Order: sequence, then structure tokens, then C-alpha cells
Amino acid sequence: MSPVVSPLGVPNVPWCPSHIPPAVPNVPSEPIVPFCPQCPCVPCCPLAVRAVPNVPLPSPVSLCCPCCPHCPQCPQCPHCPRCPHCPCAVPAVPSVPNVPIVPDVPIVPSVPVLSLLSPLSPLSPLSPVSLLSPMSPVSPMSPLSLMSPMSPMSPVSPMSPLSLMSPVSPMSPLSPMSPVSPFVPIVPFVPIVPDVPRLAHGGAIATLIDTSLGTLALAVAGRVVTANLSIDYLAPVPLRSVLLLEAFLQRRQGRKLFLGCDLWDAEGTTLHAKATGLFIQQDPPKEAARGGDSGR
Ligand SMILES: CCCCCCCCCCCCCCCC(=O)SCCNC(=O)CCNC(=O)[C@H](O)C(C)(C)COP(=O)(O)OP(=O)(O)OC[C@H]1O[C@@H](n2cnc3c(N)ncnc32)[C@H](O)[C@@H]1OP(=O)(O)O
Repeated sequence: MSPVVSPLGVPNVPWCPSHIPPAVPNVPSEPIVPFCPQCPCVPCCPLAVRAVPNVPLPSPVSLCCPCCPHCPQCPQCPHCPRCPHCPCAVPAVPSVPNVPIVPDVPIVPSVPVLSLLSPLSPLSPLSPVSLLSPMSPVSPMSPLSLMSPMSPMSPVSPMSPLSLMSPVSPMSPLSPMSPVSPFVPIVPFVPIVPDVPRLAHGGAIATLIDTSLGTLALAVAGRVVTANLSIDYLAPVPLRSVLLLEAFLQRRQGRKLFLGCDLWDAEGTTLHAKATGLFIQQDPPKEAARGGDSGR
């Protein structure tokens, strides 16, 4: 077998997730998949396909993986965790041409939605965040529920890209004025960038936080943009760890929504980050635009 070469041309750096031991002791590891000299997992990744733009996609179509130019020679491709066509991979995103940053229709953040740092999405392989669920109309005041990081109800699967644990519950009505409003995505970080320390990138964490806060703001006020985001990184996030993000609306002042969040490990024992964000409502209803301050 020829030596493994990373996308950056650095040999013998087994960055493939199949070869990285689990960073979190309690998270079961993925099955070890032997490297294939034709396809050391890297070509299975849409990022790698992008990196080799002149490599035509293989034909005929009877491939295990149309994303992988080496797939016909690679018996491992169907089992590569990076392959969107692999049975163990993330469900493919429906073919939507573009995912708006802020959807026109507010969504219920209780639907499984986010694939953080997933290179698997055919929607946008380079996008750190992919939308995996259809959008559902919802009242901006729709009640959401709070799920504690400690909740035994959390079916966290370290193999899934994300489980979003905010089922709609009449038990916990979300008021825009509520100091604690609930939005709790559960996200395992997976490595997509080779040759980096096995810690989650701060920018990726920021993306997670921005998207989560933005989703909560979206549920409360419709179209929003981030005006300010402030993050305190308190403890490193190991790759492959599973996280809980608890977001809450602190206050609302006219078009301004002040939100905060805590990023925990799956057990709710380590606080990895705290953040606050200011989101500005876009195209507010006329009464809001006139009167303004519904907050404190
Ligand atoms: C996990 C599950 C996933 C599910 C999957 C869902 C997918 C769906 C995800 C949706 C969630 C997307 C979340 C990402 C959202 C972005 O990342 S958006 C992209 C990043 N943000 C931007 O590009 C914004 C760029 N900036 C701007 O457009 C404008 O500067 C702004 C922010 C809209 C403000 O401009 P403006 O509308 O003219 O408002 P302006 O009068 O200047 O300011 C309004 C008020 O805000 C204040 N303000 C404005 N900026 C600031 C600031 N930086 N600091 C403090 N105060 C400020 C002003 O002082 C003013 O206050 P008041 O005088 O009214 O008291």
C-alpha cells in the first residue's frame, strides 16, 4: 500500500477519521476502515474532489460514490464516513440550489436541522453548516422547549452529525421576554481539515454559536442578521466530542435581540464556551417598526 498522503501533501498523516482515535473516552469510535491506496478516504470527501477540479467524475453511473473519482477502485468507499452515499454517513441533503442565510419562512428549530462542519452535503460541500431539514412555518412566538444537557431524553448519537434536541413542548412556552429561552442543538465535531490539532477550530465553534443564536432569533423575530457576536472560549473542544448548546433570549429592544448561549459537553459538566450575540431584525412588522421597544 502506498503511503498515505494528506490533501496538503504531507505524507503519513493519518487524518482520516477512520484512523483518529476517539478524543472523548466515552464516545464510541467509528469502525476502523482500512486505507485504500486508491482512495485513502480523502477522495471520498467532496472537499477533495474540489481540490482536484480536473478529475472527471467517473462513469458509468453504477458507482458506489459519484463524489469520488477513485470510487470504482475503492472497495472502502461505501464505508467511508465522509461519503454522503455511504450507509453510515449523514443523510443527503435534498437538492436545494441555495440555502438562504436567513430563510424567508421562520423555522421550528426543533426539527433536525444542522450538520456542523459536514463535508457531506452535496448542497455546499464547503459550507460549514448545512441545512438538513425542510423549513416549517411557525409563529415567531411558537413555544419551544428546554432540554437540559443532562436530560436522559437526549439520544445523542456520536455517529450522527447532529441531533437537535428541542422538541416543541407546551410545557415551556418561549416568551421573547423570557430570560431563558430554549434552543439546544447537540453537535458532534468531526475533523474535516487535515493536519490540524485535534481540537475544534474556534471559528467553527463561532459558526455553531452564530447559527444557533441566529436560529433562535429567527424563531422569535423572523429575518435577522448578526450584528455582534462575543465568545469566551473557556475550554478546548476535542474533535469528535458531542456538545450541547443552550441558547436563550436575554432581552429584546425593538429590532435588537440580545441573546446568549452556553456551550457544554454532552454530560453538561464542562462549559466550553459562553457567548452573547446581538441580532437585528430585518423587515420588522409595521407595528414593531413604529413602536419599537418591546423589550426592557
Ligand atoms: C443549529 C440549528 C441550525 C438550523 C439552521 C437554520 C438555518 C438558518 C439559520 C439562521 C441563522 C443565521 C444566523 C447567522 C446570521 C448571519 O451571520 S448574518 C451575516 C453577518 N451579519 C451581517 O452581515 C450583518 C451586516 N450588518 C448589517 O447589515 C447592518 O450593520 C445591521 C446589523 C443590519 C444594522 O444596520 P441597520 O439595519 O441600518 O440598523 P442600525 O440602525 O444601524 O442599528 C440598529 C440598532 O442596532 C444597533 N447596532 C447595530 N450594530 C451594532 C453592533 N455591532 N453593536 C451594537 N449595537 C449595534 C444600533 O446601535 C441600533 O441601535 P438603536 O439606535 O436602535 O438603539
